Amino acid sequence: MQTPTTDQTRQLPQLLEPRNPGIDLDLDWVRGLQANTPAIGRRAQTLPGRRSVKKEVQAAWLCRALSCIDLTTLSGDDTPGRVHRLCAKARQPVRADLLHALGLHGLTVGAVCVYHDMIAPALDALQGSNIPIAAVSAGFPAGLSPFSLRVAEIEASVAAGASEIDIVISRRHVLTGNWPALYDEMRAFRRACGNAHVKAILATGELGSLRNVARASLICMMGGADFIKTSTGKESVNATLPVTLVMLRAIRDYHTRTGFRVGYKPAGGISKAKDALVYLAMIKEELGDRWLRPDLFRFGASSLLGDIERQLEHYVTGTYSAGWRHAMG
Ligand SMILES: O=C[C@H](O)COP(=O)(O)O
Repeated sequence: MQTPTTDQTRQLPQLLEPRNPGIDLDLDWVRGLQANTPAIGRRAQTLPGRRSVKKEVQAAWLCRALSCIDLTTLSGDDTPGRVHRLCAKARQPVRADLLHALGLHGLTVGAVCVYHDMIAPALDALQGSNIPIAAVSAGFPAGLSPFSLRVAEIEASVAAGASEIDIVISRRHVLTGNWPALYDEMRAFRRACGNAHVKAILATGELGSLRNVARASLICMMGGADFIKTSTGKESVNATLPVTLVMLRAIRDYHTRTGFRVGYKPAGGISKAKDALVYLAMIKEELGDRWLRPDLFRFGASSLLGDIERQLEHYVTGTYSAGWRHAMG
């Protein structure tokens, strides 16, 4: 993989990729999906040991990972000041001298991800940067508020300037096997998003089985999701490699059968550069290089960027800086 230049990451995808419009609900396809849990577990366990990248290739992969981060703050004590600081980091995620040494300029994260009330400060702080704002929505994180309010919340966030909406699905529809209800919900959320891209958060840690993860992934894609996302970051189990494998394979099947590419966003608990590299390797193996760009891949992470910056600093200078120097992000 080559080190990305600024605008490879941002312009190319929009030129190439049509949005997934969704398809009619196909219950036979959904019910036919199975997940071989022991085999998935074995594959997920062996991948980290089998794939490693070093030196300049590793630095290039880390820059790619960085360009795919949805830099996130989703705390009850978020303030405009915190969001402004986060956005400053999103605009310049790596120190200028390090970027220069890496031969890069204008590297930014994929998006900034916030609650609805923080869209305005984010818009203000990101002016002129081209960095999209993603808003979590639809009763995030539990998704248990009245349906009409969840739809209204999406519409309000789009009106406020979010160009990406991360919705949570109703886990109960999955747990009770009510696939038509999940499909209708996804369809309605997609409609409410209009031109904003919609990421469907499955909250996989609450879905009970990998087979349910596979089926929920497929339903959300049939309903028109632009991305499927593992977790809110608030469940007790968030992104994992087995779940990733299942979701990537669902994306691959959907692409094979419909021709539409749906993006993938693992989120929650991903805070180490070495873990990010494992995710990239898995995506490269399962889906191919096309998915390793910000229009089809994001990390949902509040604290991954700091470790990536630290590793890049080590690559450039040969020494590690203290973790506290990379506190934000
Ligand atoms: O969608 C993003 C997640 O909420 C971030 O989770 P994290 O704080 O564990 O990185």
